[in-house]
Amino acid sequence: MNLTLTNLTKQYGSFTALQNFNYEFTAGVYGLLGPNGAGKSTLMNIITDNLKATSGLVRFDGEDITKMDADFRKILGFMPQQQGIYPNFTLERFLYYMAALKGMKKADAKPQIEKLINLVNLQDSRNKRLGGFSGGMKQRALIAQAMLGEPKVIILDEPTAGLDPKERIRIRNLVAQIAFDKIVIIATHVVSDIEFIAKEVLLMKRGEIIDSGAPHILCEKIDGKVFEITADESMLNDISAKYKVGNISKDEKNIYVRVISEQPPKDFEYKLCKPDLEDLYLYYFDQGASR
Ligand SMILES: Nc1ncnc2c1ncn2[C@@H]1O[C@H](COP(=O)(O)OP(=O)(O)OP(=O)(O)O)[C@@H](O)[C@H]1O
Repeated sequence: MNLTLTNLTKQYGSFTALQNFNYEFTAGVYGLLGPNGAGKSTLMNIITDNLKATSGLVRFDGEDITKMDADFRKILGFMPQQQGIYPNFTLERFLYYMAALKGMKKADAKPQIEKLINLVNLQDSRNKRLGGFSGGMKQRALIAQAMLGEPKVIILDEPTAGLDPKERIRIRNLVAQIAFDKIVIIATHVVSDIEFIAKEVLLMKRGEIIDSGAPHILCEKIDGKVFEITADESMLNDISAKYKVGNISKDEKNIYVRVISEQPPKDFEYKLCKPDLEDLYLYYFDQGASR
């Protein structure tokens, strides 16, 4: 099973939002990581056939998805960004409604809906209106609808937007559970959403892939460039003027400042650190990622 993007380009007037994008996805979780405006939503909308590319092709197992039309929709699950959710629908009604939109028969939908309500752990809320759901419950309801019809390709656009850390972990674990034997693509600017579950990460900037690969391989590229400086408060301005600054932590005695630098920060007391994806994000995007 593969989903292949070939020379995908999208222009909004004279503005190029996606530039000659090429990639092959096979079963597993992929993280599409980039700052606001990188083109993630544009790409997601083209892959889901909700937006027409200016040029290029998206193929599923060799077939052009725009020609597959309804057949592609059957194998696709999509959780769009900030989707309006029907506030007066109960969860159960919402799922039956979404199943009908996917062309599923009620009898086929029923066992799946039962299974999905359990999977997203909303058994107690099945007859409650979505309007009264918390942010995390809404996101879980949206993941459940994306799973209807047992899709082979699942696209999640910012699945943890607006959630607290506990809810984010819950969503992340859920994604890891559903990913078996499917292509799951998650667009996010939250590194921790994908750090431990993504088979490959695509780093996007201004509509282009600037790097991609398994997280640990990507991180190896900045081996020797991540340091922790032991500092006191008076040094902070100096440190941030000289280096890209990541996490700052503190104990009773010192402040510890994680920095990215081509050269060791010899004018300070420092130790070398093992790079993680958060560091890589900072390295490429000059700004901290959301946690
Ligand atoms: N309909 C449109 N018309 C004109 N420009 C657009 C349109 N949609 C998106 N853009 C521009 O294209 C670029 C990419 O937008 P896109 O929403 O794909 O980025 P993103 O990485 O998903 O960002 P975010 O995380 O903010 O959603 C942005 O500069 C945006 O302003």
